[in-house]
Amino acid sequence: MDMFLVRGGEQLSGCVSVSGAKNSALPLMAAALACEGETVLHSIPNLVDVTTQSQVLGSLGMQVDRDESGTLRLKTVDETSCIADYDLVRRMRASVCVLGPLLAKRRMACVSLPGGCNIGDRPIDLHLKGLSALGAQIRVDRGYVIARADRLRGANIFLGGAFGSTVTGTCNVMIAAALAKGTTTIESAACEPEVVDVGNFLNAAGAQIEGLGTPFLTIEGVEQLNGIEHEVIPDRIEAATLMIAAAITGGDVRLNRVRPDHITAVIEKLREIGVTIQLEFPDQPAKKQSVFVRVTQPLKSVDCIALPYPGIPTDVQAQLMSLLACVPGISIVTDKVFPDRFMHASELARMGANIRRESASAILNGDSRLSGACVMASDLRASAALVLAGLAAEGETVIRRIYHLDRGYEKLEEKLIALGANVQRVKDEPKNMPDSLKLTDGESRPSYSELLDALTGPHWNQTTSDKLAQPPKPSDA
Ligand SMILES: CC(=O)N[C@H]1[C@@H](OP(=O)(O)OP(=O)(O)OC[C@H]2O[C@@H](n3ccc(=O)[nH]c3=O)[C@H](O)[C@@H]2O)O[C@H](CO)[C@@H](O)[C@@H]1O
Ligand SMILES: C=C(OP(=O)(O)O)C(=O)O
Repeated sequence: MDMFLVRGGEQLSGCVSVSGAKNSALPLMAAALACEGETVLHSIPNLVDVTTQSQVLGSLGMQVDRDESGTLRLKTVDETSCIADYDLVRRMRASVCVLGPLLAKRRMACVSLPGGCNIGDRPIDLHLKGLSALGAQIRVDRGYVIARADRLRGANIFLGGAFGSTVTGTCNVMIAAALAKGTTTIESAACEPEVVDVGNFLNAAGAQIEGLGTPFLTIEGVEQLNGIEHEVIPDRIEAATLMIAAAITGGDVRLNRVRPDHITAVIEKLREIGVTIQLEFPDQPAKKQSVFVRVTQPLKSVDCIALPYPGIPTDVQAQLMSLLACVPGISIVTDKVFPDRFMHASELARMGANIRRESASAILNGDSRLSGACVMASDLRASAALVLAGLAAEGETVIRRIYHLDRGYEKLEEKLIALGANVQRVKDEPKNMPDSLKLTDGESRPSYSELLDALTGPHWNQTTSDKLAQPPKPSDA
């Protein structure tokens, strides 16, 4: 397993380009299953999740070829398999997006319940509700969704859940409805740019979808969708992560290939914190747009709430927490999409962040400087948050289990290094790890529960904080 060594303290400066959006690319690849002929997708990021989705599609009879420039060519060569196996589907969330196209095109599907980041409850009841409304018969058996249908029929579907709509669920139902007989309406559809990207792709392939980007979609079913060429939108989560990297290091960074209109809420929040952000060519296509991020004044604490689009994305919540952990004063960060998505809190605490959990919120006191520590990445955005914290911390941070990051960020360390960061990937830890950094389960390091207890429990006292401040003795390393 790879890990990162991050030496904090460098102010980032320079220019990098944002990759294509993971959360568009993956459902777009699934949508190709619903098309006749060849689908060509440009700007597909080189990610572990893209490889996994290619394997899922390969197991369903698609030929998937990728070239060096990030173009993916997808074509169905065998329609006999309808089984998406647990071993692949468990690795990520978007693999469940094959369910809708399989039902619409092949009339049957056997798809494992999906995996993805461990960020709280992630049911797929809304996906199944939508597909059932279109006429599919569905049951869940031994961890698989087993579904059959005659030709799907249009229906009026309400896709709202307790925490808003569903992004991949809207994609699944929208792809299926595009090939259903008659009209489908989806109320409480997700409005995220990635859903719009998938809808635009389907329309270009021959679908008739109206209302994209709003919570109310009307879909006139068509007989056939035909493969087309499509350019994936820039990754708004990567853009936001790099903007926060610039802010947390007091840097001066230019990002190319961004869609600022997809991250308005993040830009506004960073401006409220005191970060200077300038947009260049906001009326041009994404390829020509740039965002400049620089810090020219002391930053201020703020409160922020992660919400469905157009709110602050839950996928940026962890990274914002790293920034606010370094900004003097009290900030409250709330996640209304995944109320338990705070695995990073305990690892940030390991680096000296003062964080307290209160149901769906974290309360941060950013008055103390972060210090490098050995931390563990628990999910994709938590990994990014720890890298950002490491950039700002004093000394060296070791981030283990960086495979989470590789699922969803294309060459993040190369981009950060290009901006002047001191980040090093160590392959196959602990084999190649410098002796000085080798970890043991030594008693002298405070445990996770001790740290959390120390931060949140009623018995905050000097003895515990002294213990936390002490580096492990050489004999314990
Ligand atoms: C591959 C991909 O695009 N992943 C993104 C997608 O995940 P994903 O599509 O899984 O997230 P959803 O939009 O479905 O989930 C949003 C909320 O709805 C709930 N819910 C969802 C489906 C369902 O059937 N029932 C239900 O109750 C979830 O528990 C969650 O509280 O959107 C999330 C929210 O923006 C992002 O964090 C993920 O990065
Ligand atoms: C949660 C994420 O991904 P997934 O839905 O694939 O787990 C993410 O991209 O932040």
